[in-house]
Amino acid sequence: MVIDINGVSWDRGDKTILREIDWEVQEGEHWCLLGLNGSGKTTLLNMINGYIWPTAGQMAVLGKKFGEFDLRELRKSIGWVSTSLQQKLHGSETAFKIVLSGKFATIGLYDHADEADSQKAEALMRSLGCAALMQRTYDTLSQGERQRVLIARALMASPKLLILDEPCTGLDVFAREQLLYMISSVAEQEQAPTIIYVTHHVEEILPCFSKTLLIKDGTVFAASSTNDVLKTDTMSAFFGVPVRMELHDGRNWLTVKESLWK
Ligand SMILES: Nc1ncnc2c1ncn2[C@@H]1O[C@H](COP(=O)(O)OP(=O)(O)OP(=O)(O)O)[C@@H](O)[C@H]1O
Repeated sequence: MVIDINGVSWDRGDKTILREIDWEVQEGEHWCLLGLNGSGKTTLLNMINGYIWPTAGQMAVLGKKFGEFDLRELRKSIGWVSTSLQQKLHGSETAFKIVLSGKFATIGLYDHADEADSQKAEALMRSLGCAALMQRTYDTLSQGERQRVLIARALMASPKLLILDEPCTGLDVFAREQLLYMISSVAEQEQAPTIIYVTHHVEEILPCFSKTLLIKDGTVFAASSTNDVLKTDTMSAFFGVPVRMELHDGRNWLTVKESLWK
């Protein structure tokens, strides 16, 4: 099992931020994690990456039970693309070196890369449609280009689990669709890692994310197949407002019912 979370809670002072979370992710599945601001998504990801520990319950990631192994080793098997990673990168590095540094899962370390590493970095950049950006410095890239570079970087270490934390934030609709297309092509590769795609936006859930976890106020609201979860009734209850869900070309689109404004 890739992620096995059993009755996990996380308290901070007198506040319970995550409450009795159960979540199982099996090999070969790709999940979407959907929740509003402050619902507990980042806290859950911090836990999966071993940056915080459950206050109660048990969990194992990639078969490793917390408390019984070296977390730094586990993190090498997890690629995590997030806004906080973007802030840690050196903007004056070339996109190519940033991708290469992903092999070591460290920032700015690429001195020991060999020819095979360079070829892999180039191939990943090509498959993510950003080979033309290799010699550009990171701070000259657009947000959509940066996300592709960061996904290529995460794939350099051949992770077993790839977490994409709101990758479409700040993208216009065309850049978003291009990035989503790239992500679905990564998901369809033979040796693809298990992908966890985190978002606030239902329309970003691609058909390759066949499972969806809804998280609300620190608890699991639903965890099932995407098409079962993204139903009008479930989503209206989840958001606490009447919404309408419609399926077009394998993607689910949400509209807020007009009655809300009357
Ligand atoms: N270290 C902490 N101490 C106290 N409260 C915390 C801590 N970390 C998170 N929280 C609170 O826990 C709740 C969940 O936060 P979290 O960042 O996990 O939400 P999120 O779903 O990732 O939100 P967003 O979509 O806005 O990033 C929030 O109310 C937040 O203020």
